[in-house]
Amino acid sequence: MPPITRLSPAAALRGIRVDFDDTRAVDGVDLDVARHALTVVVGPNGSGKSTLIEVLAGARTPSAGTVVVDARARAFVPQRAAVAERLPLTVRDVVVVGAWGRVGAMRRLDREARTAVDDALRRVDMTALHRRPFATLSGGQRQRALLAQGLARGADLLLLDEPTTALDAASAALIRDAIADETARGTAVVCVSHDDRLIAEADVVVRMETGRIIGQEPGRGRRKKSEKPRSPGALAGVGGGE
Ligand SMILES: Nc1ncnc2c1ncn2[C@@H]1O[C@H](COP(=O)(O)OP(=O)(O)OP(=O)(O)O)[C@@H](O)[C@H]1O
Repeated sequence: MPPITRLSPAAALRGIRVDFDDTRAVDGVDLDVARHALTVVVGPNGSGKSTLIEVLAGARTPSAGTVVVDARARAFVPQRAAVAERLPLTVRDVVVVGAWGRVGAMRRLDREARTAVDDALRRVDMTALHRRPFATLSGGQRQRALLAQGLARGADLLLLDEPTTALDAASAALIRDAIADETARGTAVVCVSHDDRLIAEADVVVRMETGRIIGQEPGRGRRKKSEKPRSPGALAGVGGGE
């Protein structure tokens, strides 16, 4: 596999189609996902955004097309948490699951993984609540805990479906800061979002409508223009697998 370079895309989709019975949710999508960048996917309800990010996450197999992921690790934070209400999991337990990606499932965390859990809790301002049962959290607190799970994974491809939806202004700002820190360290971050503040900070804005990408523009980004990432190169040279 060729080495990962700054300009090779972290993920590349070609001709992606996803059909649900009689609904074509995604209809022939090509997309290169840039490293060191926040890509925000926008579009009306039902335009296929969540389905597309699920394909990028490997959580949904497309009906047609190819997915090439060139990342050491990817983390996906879906819109709704698949955390069983009756399991007696604390906030910390939920975040530890993210760190298992570093040490192996059910394994004791080493010092580095414990630090990753503590850092992730701090970055989403959930340290004080780390012993709370996850099931007792509010919607916004759950969202922050799940983002911490994604951060603890240390992924270089981070996929977030509506990460600021249920959040108050201060919490949403915290999440935007965490995303900016991730892109600064080289992570390719893809968010589905309707949040104007987050969209304004995108490096790339991808517009979807009825399952298709109808536009892809550079966004304003957070950084100075001179620091903006260049668009990813052609597919050539992208290695497969994780
Ligand atoms: N599991 C499923 N079974 C059947 N149809 C589905 C399923 N998931 C999504 N769809 C359909 O696929 C289309 C795209 O849905 P998707 O959730 O990807 O859109 P979206 O752009 O993320 O919408 P929103 O902004 O409302 O979250 C919609 O018509 C939806 O009804």
